[in-house]
Amino acid sequence: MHRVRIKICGVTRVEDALAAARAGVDAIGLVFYPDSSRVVTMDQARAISRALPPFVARAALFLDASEDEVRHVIETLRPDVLQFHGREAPEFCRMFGMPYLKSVPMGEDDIDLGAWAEAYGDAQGLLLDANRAGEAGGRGKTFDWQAEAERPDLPLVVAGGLSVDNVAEAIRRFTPYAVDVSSGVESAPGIKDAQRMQDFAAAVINTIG
Ligand SMILES: O=C(O)c1ccccc1N[C@@H]1O[C@H](COP(=O)(O)O)[C@@H](O)[C@H]1O
Repeated sequence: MHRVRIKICGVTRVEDALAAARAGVDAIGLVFYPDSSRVVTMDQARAISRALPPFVARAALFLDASEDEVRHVIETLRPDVLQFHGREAPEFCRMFGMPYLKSVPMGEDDIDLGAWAEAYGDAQGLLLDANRAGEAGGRGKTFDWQAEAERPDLPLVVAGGLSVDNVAEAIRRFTPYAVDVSSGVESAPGIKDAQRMQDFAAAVINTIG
């Protein structure tokens, strides 16, 4: 059994990135979706990036951004991984030649994870989120964890409405590669709470999947 990796998404402040690193997380996410309350400017993203200690990965999150927007972030920030949350086609996701995660809209009926894994076979993993296709996430909403889901042949990242109260159950249900949380460790949108991040990380570390 591997250690379940932890990603904290929607970091907007240097102090929150440092608190996340102290909590022992593996990655943070920077949101480049303009309509998000957690969107970061390039200056914010650069400051957060520079402040992070080694070995904390940075994911750049997009929702149906243009090719130019994605390229601009890649060239300016050099993120470690791209995270696509919209209706991006496989060809779009792979055109940047970078590791990427593809979010799966688990809020839709009858999602076939096997088909998603086949379509996005070169993704580093599939991120299960509670949204419907094209809808923004980050709203603390869970999807139906009881629905029958085929186990795909790709690492799974579970997201959507996770918190210290339910992350252990999510790990037991999905045995994911990683968990991703945003609003469940916030005191306000885009403002992370150091204690909540610590508690969340402790809950993950103390859970056997
Ligand atoms: O956080 C956002 O504003 C956001 C915008 C557009 C797409 C995804 C977004 N957030 C991601 O949604 C999931 C779940 O978040 P939560 O824990 O339920 O708040 C997570 O991957 C966020 O990074």
